[in-house]
Amino acid sequence: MSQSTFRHAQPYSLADYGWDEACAHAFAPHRDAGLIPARIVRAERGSCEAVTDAGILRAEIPGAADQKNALSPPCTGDWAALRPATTNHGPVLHAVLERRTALVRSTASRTSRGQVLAANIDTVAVTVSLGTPLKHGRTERMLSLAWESGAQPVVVLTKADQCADAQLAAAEVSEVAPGTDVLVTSAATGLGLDTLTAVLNGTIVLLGPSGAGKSTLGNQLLGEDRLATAAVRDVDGKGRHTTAWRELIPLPGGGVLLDTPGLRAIGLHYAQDGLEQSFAEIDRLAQDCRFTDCAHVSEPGCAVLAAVEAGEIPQRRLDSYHQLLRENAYAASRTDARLRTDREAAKKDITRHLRATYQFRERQL
Ligand SMILES: Nc1nc2c(ncn2[C@@H]2O[C@H](COP(=O)(O)OP(=O)(O)OP(=O)(O)O)[C@@H](O)[C@H]2O)c(=O)[nH]1
Ligand SMILES: [Zn+2]
Repeated sequence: MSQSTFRHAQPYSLADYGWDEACAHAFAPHRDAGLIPARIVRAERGSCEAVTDAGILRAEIPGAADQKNALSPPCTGDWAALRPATTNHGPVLHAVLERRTALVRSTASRTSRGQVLAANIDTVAVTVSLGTPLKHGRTERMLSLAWESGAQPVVVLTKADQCADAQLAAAEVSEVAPGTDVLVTSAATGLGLDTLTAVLNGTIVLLGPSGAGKSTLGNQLLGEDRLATAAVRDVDGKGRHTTAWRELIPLPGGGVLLDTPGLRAIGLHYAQDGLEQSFAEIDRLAQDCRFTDCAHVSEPGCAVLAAVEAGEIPQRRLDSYHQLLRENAYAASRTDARLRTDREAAKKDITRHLRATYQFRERQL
């Protein structure tokens, strides 16, 4: 596709990257201070790449040496204030604006807060391939994560051309995706792509397992082959991990595609609210359980178990709910354990410090 078919002028302005009234409002004090607005494209330790009205800049992330004033690390999608370059210093990240939404993954790293994978996403497209057997548990997991982020999820069924009855599959997936549109698409035939373009809003993330067709969809939205796609490896239908793309890309039809490798394999992190939305029908029924803290396992007067009994909710759906709750509790306990270890380490440091002080004083006496 030729450049002339693009809606955007080259180079892009910040508006092409999603800058809006709310951003301008949040940024106002920084503008008065002479800082420049930017959106983080990718962040590494010590520096980041950010897009500004003057193009893409590399900015230093200060503060590693100065813990007290250290910024919380920026991530792809963050809106930021940069201190402009001077004659002897490059641009410096001064502040990260408050995040409207954030996709978070639980992590075993030192930060107890889980790793922010992407910020300020408006729409999470959960991609599900119709070319392989449906795995509802995985869809529910991704939907919980999407709801938890604060963004609006939409389920995009891909490879409809490889499925005998795509509408039936869509109906089945709709059952596990309350509050979410379920679109049927095929990159091969072009089915559903117009609807998809219309539904995707603002900053978009494509979530889904390897081989689900994310890169292919991304390329369709972009109108060109900028995302690496891979031929499916073999009969098991699993693609290889081939998406090497790591950027924030304005789409010709409006909106911005955010794609980072970290979004590939994700767990849940404190997705309690997300779970409740993702299993809205269970949450609703739970209000009729006899006990307010009913776990819907074997309690008497459990409205959820009654609904399963009556065939209104599939047993698999309840099992999936319990499974995700357990994972969530585990992630939370791991975070708590981390906090405890940190607190104990801090206490030890103080004790050591006090002991040294007393020893010093004793020597002085
Ligand atoms: N038949 C058919 N194949 C498709 C369709 N969309 C994608 N594929 C194929 O599915 C394979 C995987 O697609 P990708 O777009 O690379 O999948 P991905 O989700 O980006 O995978 P990773 O990059 O590994 O995360 C490729 O061989 C695509 O050509 C479709 O609508 N129909
Ligand atoms: Zn119950």
